Amino acid sequence: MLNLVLFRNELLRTSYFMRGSTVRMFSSRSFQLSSERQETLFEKSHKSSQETVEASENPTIKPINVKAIETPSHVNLINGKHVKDSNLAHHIKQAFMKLVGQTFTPVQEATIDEFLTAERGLVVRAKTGTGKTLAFGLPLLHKLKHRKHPNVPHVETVIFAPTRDLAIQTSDAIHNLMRNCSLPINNKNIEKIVGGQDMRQQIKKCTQFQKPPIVAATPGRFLDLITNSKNFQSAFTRVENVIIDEADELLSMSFKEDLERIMDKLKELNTSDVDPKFKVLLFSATIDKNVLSLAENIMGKDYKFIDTNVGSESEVNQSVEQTLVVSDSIFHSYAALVDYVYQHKDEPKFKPMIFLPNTYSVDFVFNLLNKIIPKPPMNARDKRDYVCRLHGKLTQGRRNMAQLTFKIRKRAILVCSNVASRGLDFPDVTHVLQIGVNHDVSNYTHRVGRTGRAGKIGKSILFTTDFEQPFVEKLKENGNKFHEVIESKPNEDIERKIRNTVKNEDFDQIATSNLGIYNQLPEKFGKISKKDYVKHCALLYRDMKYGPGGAFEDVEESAQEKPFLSSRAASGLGINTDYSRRYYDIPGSATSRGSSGYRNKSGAGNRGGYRNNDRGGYRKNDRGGFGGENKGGFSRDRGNYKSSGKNSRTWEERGGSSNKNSNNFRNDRYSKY
Ligand SMILES: Nc1ncnc2c1ncn2[C@@H]1O[C@H](COP(=O)(O)OP(=O)(O)OP(=O)(O)O)[C@@H](O)[C@H]1O
Repeated sequence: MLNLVLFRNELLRTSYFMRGSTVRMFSSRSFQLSSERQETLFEKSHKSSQETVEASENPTIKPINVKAIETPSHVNLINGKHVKDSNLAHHIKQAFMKLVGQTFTPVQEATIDEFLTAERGLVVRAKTGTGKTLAFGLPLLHKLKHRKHPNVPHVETVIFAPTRDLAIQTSDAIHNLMRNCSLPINNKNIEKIVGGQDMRQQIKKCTQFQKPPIVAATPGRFLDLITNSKNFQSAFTRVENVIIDEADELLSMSFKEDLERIMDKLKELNTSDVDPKFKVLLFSATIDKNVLSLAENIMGKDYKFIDTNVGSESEVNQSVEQTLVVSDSIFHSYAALVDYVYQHKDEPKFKPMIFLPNTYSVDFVFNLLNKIIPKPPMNARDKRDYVCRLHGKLTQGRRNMAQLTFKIRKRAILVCSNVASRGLDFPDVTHVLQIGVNHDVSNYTHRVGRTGRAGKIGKSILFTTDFEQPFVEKLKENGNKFHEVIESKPNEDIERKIRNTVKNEDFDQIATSNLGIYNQLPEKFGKISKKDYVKHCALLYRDMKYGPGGAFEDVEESAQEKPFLSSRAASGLGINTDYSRRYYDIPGSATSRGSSGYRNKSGAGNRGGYRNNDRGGYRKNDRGGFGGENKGGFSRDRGNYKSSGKNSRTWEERGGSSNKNSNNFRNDRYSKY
């Protein structure tokens, strides 16, 4: 039995109230707001979020020139405007009704006409799983449908996404409709300009006589090609639309520079006398001030802001019920998660996504579940793939296979890193389970949004530890309401199973991997005390190895009882202190297993200090926290540059700005994959 004891239910009422208010909110008709009203709604919809725009904070992005549009919204997607009543071309409506649905979602209803008539561009905010992809996909097809000539002499639209997987998914979703729309063009392909594929082929396909009308790209690969290939450039001189999906992510530190360079290049290639000729459309479920200021940089002050979140306290989709589980240790958090899966595995529709912060922990939990969770009755092949995993260190082939498997299965478990947190659309995901803290609140929102999509309901459970509560407070400040808060009580049976399963794991690695996660948390979560996480990561080592209850309080205690941490790693993490030595075996102390520092692993059990395969922190192939091994995140997707001459080396070899990615403990959004 899952020993979870309800200790606080204070938010239950609020949750029901919110549902009521959601229904009311969804009844208004679409209209354009006066600027006074715009300001009120703008401020209202942002005031609860420190991540989102606070107009008063930044005078350059006051909403005064931003036309907010309050959209009609619907709890149930099928209540929207009927597709037949739209102005889209007949064949497109037919294809949409055949393949997707009979009615539009609010964001589609609000965006389609605006897209077709907008002079400059749009910023669109709508909750996860509400159909943003086709909100821009449908008008793109409509424009192609009205082409007079069957040849597309230049690529008309470029769509950017932060991951290959999302670029591929977007391209497939639009292409699927495209094939059924009887478009009067010769080339009906959407070219994918993403990493892991042959660049020469990509250039060839974009520069052939029949050019692809739409290109779906990740910024890294696209930037490489548009910077280095004149041929490639020649296909992009008459771009009409640039779509930036997951705009806040693409404008975050990890992508901003690339994206700005791309936009400059596209402007240069497409500039008339004054302005670029193309429209720019930015989409996301989470919009922050970067998005609006970049929108302003690109489009001036005349862009429109379509916000389907007006009146909503949180950016999290309200069809997802959120639960918080609080444990007293990281080990108990893991145990509570495994216990939860164990208890629910027999439900016929149980299909959870489990998010972990780095590839090491994805592999760890993947192995754990594979060994501990008995497979439900199903055929042998389905049993073999019952637990799937997805992270950026897997080859693209394995990533595709994991996604396909999880997509088509009615019952399966997907253990994944942040590579799956944005945009990916798996049908019928019942639960999103997460362990621990996240590097930002918007990432939490996107992870939660993998369930409760397309009008369905879903559950989100966040497994946390006492000392991680400052992160939870941040979530609450941003309007997240937890339907239940549950105190986890240890389940000894599950804990024993976990310990038996992991006995051959590298416990040092478990501790340092977790240290890396906390060490990379942004300042705003600074209330999570360093002392707490230093101690708790070491306790995780102890709990995994010996079970809860051992002591760590004494410096003199045997080094074997403590996780090993090289002094270099400890310094890199800023924890080479006496306090840390109480919990870690850091070379330099009398009792250290690695006290002589420079010996290698073969030396009499010594795990020595500075080594290539050092288990500590900063290394190229680091197994630690957010970073090197955590390439599942949103990366600059540039690998596999195969062309000859000056381009024959990989992007990193050519000295690209990978420096910022070389820190292996970085947040996984910044990593290459
Ligand atoms: N009008 C509609 N009626 C029914 N289902 C729809 C409709 N439009 C889109 N869908 C379905 O809703 C699901 C989610 O759509 P989509 O992936 O575009 O959401 P999103 O808003 O982009 O989500 P995210 O913010 O997570 O990227 C898809 O499976 C899509 O086929």
